[in-house]
Amino acid sequence: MSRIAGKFADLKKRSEKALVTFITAGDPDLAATEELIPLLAGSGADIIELGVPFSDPMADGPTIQLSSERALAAGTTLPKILATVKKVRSRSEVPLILMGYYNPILSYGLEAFAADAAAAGVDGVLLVDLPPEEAGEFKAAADRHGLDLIFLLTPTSDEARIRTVARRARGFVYYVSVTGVTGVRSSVEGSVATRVAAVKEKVPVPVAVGFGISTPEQAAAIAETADGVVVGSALVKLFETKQGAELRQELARFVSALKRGVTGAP
Ligand SMILES: O=P(O)(O)OC[C@@H](O)[C@@H](O)c1c[nH]c2ccccc12
Repeated sequence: MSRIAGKFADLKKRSEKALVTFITAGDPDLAATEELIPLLAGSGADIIELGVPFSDPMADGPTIQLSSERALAAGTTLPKILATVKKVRSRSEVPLILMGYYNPILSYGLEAFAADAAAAGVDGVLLVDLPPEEAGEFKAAADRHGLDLIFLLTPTSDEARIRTVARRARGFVYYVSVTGVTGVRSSVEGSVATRVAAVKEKVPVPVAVGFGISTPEQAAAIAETADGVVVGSALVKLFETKQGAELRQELARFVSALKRGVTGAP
């Protein structure tokens, strides 16, 4: 069982929901990322998404676009990210998902990337611009190396897409709560719960919901239906004004509050 499936199974036993946090690998640099992964996990993050910075992050709002620019300016590359994951694995078992776009993986080589990512200790990969219908080749490589390929569903996903994802899903399915790009939103649409419940009926793996979630209250509302809640931009925003110990303190406090929201703790 992958670390991701194991984590969801553990949480289910405790009737808990997963908090999934996103940060960009290499923002402000990879030394920080190496420190932040255990910190986020220790503060309540059950699964961590590591963004692979890309020059054309079309699915990302301004917060994560700026974060990618900072990471690229710091010289972050995919091989260096994998080396960082390998180092973190000597002290953290937190499930890790590389989030990114298909081009950098294609130029790395699908088989080589799957082998190197798995060897480094990556558990899952989510490629934003690789729809399941076109993911066959990479999914075969990911399956060979025990990587969970995470698929996205959105409010506009039709029945055929949901069926395809249901057949191929491993780890969990990422349900994007609103159409549009990542970024904090004042209120997460009420109809999300209905749509998530409908998706949960049709897919054999847990469903985590992301996009726009920025407060423990919003996280708690989503956690009533979803198996997991994803928070990215609201955390990444902190990197714009804080560094070092102050950033670590703020992240720890915020992630703990989000986890309390997700578990319904007071
Ligand atoms: O940033 P938000 O609105 O909290 O949403 C999470 C999102 O950032 C993270 O899961 C993510 C980062 N880049 C993505 C691209 C596509 C889908 C999801 C993502």
